[in-house]
Amino acid sequence: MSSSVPNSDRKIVTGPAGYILEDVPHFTDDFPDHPTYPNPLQDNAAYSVVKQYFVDEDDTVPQKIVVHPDSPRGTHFRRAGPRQRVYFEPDDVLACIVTCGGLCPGLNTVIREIVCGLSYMYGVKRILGIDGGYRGFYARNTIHLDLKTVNDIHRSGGTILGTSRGGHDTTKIVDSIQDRGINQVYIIGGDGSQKGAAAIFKEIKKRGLKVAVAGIPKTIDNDIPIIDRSFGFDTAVEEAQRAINAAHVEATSFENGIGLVKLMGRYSGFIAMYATLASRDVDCCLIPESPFFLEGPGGLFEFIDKRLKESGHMVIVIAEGAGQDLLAESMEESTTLKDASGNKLLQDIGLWISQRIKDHFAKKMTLTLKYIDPTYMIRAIPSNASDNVCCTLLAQSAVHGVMAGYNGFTVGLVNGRHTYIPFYRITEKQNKVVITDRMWARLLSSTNQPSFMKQDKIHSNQLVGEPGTMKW
Ligand SMILES: Nc1ncnc2c1ncn2[C@@H]1O[C@H](COP(=O)(O)OP(=O)(O)OP(=O)(O)O)[C@@H](O)[C@H]1O
Ligand SMILES: O=P(O)(O)OC[C@H]1O[C@](O)(CO)[C@@H](O)[C@@H]1O
Ligand SMILES: [Mg+2]
Repeated sequence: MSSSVPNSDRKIVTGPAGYILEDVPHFTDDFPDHPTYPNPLQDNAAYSVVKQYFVDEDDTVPQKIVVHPDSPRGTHFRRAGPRQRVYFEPDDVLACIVTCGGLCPGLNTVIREIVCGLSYMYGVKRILGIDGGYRGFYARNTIHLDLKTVNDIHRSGGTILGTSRGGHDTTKIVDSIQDRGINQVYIIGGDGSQKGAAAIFKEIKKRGLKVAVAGIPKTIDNDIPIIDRSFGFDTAVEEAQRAINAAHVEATSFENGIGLVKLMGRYSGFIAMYATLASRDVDCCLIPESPFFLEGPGGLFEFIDKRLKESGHMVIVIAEGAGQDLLAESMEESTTLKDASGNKLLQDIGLWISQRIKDHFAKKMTLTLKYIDPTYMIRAIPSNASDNVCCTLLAQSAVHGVMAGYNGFTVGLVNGRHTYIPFYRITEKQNKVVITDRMWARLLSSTNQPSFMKQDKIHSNQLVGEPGTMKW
């Protein structure tokens, strides 16, 4: 027996042995008599032969898969995929796609696969692209999208639709959706964009519109919680290897050579951590979640000195958000600059730390430091094979969910299964590397770098967070 806990914003279903389903809204919540139609996939030559092609209504995916014999069953999310009945007739659909926030490898692949999914699987013909992010809803003309226009776009980096930060005016956006008669909205973007999607969904619900809103998470930083990872991350880690290799070549070619590579990661150091683990040439990885200091016993300078004496060269990878506290302390005036979306604008930690290392060792030894900043090169490229698969499955899952009447969800991979996650779970916090997790210990064991921390700090509440969601 399961029971539903009514809550205006949340659909929580509970069951025996501590089973919890954090469900997503559905058209029938507000429109119980909404007509349904047989899923056209039933007649699709590719799918009609597949056994159990449709997802069972009761299929859910557990958030935690490491359990003990007496563990409660815990939180689950609704499994993504096609349902027997759909809530849209193909000819009635007017879908739109928008890309928001920073670039990420794979954006064009997701756009392409939403268009292909809607067209091939559900026979939808009317699809619009929103030009230049959220503000494009009210400030620009729309872009016509069809199978022909998206055919080759996955080969290019960036987004054919353009993107932007800021400009989220909920009223104007929903006015535009209403005026144009759009009834499916696909929003591809990071944590900020998903907050924007939640605001749009709330306004649509308030106005009583029959419009579905689905989010597709875009994050090379891997800063979105709950999900295993999203598209672009794998490509970013792979591309970072080229910069790390160059840093290694430079470092090994000079006496006391140091190659320093700055990678993206404003608040979360996943790219730096995985690029380090992938490379094997990195001697030290610095991320925002792991504080460090420069001078004195146990500090970075002492470690550099030791490593140079041992091997004559060194490669350091630093995430852009690492050491910002040190940089701020050293500046006479504090800066609180933000971008148009309200994200803090960071100072260049790579340049700053390069200078500090050079200054520190200037009188002690001959040292050559080469600073490589490949950050934008890493996110402006097309997605690799693994991310292309990721993009395709996310796009198809989003389309299936919307056609099946689900609404107000972000599609995401949870423990290897595609799920529909309510917006509030996606937007409530950021995913970060938890340095008391096994993965950070694996990194420290791989580089053999010190933790740059004192034991009492490691066990303080500030650092012991929930386990990160990277599950490799
Ligand atoms: N709390 C919010 N409410 C409504 N809209 C928001 C909110 N936060 C951000 N947005 C809007 O979402 C869009 C993208 O946000 P942002 O620039 O933070 O990028 P993002 O989606 O987090 O992607 P990334 O940080 O990975 O580049 C912007 O247009 C911004 O105005
Ligand atoms: O310079 P922009 O476009 O604001 O983007 C920089 C940010 O975008 C990201 O790539 C994604 O959030 C961050 O890693 C980075 O800090
Ligand atoms: Mg963001």
